[in-house]
Amino acid sequence: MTDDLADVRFAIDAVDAQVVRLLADRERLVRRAAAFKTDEQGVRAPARVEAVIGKVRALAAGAGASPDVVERVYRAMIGAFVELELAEHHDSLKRNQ
Ligand SMILES: C=C(O[C@@H]1C=C(C(=O)O)C=C[C@H]1O)C(=O)O
Repeated sequence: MTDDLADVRFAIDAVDAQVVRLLADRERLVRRAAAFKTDEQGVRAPARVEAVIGKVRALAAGAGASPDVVERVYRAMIGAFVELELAEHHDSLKRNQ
């Protein structure tokens, strides 16, 4: 098969559409998890973060992806979700004042 940069980018765009759909699924679940939490330590859940990282590094190795890249992407993504959870908790605490 011969392809050029435009073909590869077209394929990347299709993967991105899938990734964003999966991120939306994940965000909905993270919001559900957040509803169980009562404090910042619970939101951050560092032990759970490390368990997720260990799991996705192993999945990456089995899937032909770089475990280091997957770990960096996951740490950035989880950091963003934690900020989202903290902002929601902050808002709900304010509403209940
Ligand atoms: C979703 C949770 O909250 C946070 C977000 C996590 C994630 O995005 O995987 C994991 C742990 C927490 O930092 C959870 O505690 O499971």
